[in-house]
Amino acid sequence: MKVNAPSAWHPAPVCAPVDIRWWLRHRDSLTRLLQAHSEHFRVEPVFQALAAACIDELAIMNLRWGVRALVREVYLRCDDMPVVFAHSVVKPAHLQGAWRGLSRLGNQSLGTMLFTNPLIRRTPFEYKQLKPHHPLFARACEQLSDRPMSLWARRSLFTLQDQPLLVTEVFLPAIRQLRAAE
Ligand SMILES: C=C(O[C@@H]1C=C(C(=O)O)C=C[C@H]1O)C(=O)O
Repeated sequence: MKVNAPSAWHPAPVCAPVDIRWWLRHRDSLTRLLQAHSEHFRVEPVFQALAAACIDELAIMNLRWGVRALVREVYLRCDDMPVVFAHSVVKPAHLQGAWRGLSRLGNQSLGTMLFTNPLIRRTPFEYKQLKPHHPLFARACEQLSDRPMSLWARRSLFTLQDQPLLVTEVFLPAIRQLRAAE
């Protein structure tokens, strides 16, 4: 019997609450979906620099331990509530290649790059319920007044000219308020 390693990501958001699962499984642009469920949407960049990727990102990105990558982290805010913490990883060399537009993004959504280029391919989502020991948990909670017990996250690999960009989206508790009235 195959036993998943504790750091495994899973092909389905098993056990995710139904209202969070609705967001986790949406394959089109998350930016567009959030814009459709709020009056005011904005991207708040909080980090963009060379940094170590998370240990559970090394294999999927074919990175060696200790080799730094370009990490971009943003909060997606709807009506000023932080609803998603997004963490993207790309190899520095690819910033001069397929992902050269990433350096100039600023507070534009990465989604505007990813969903307007038909040459970009996306792998199926992987899902994980992040617990406090996961490095992205603390970073995602930095702007939360109340720290939850866990957070649901998904990730997928975008590829352009065979150059990968790993995008992880951590869904924050306030996202539940966006569809509460539906
Ligand atoms: C991939 C998308 O872009 C969103 C915006 C991001 C950013 O600006 O860094 C990162 C991930 C996404 O939450 C999307 O809109 O679906």
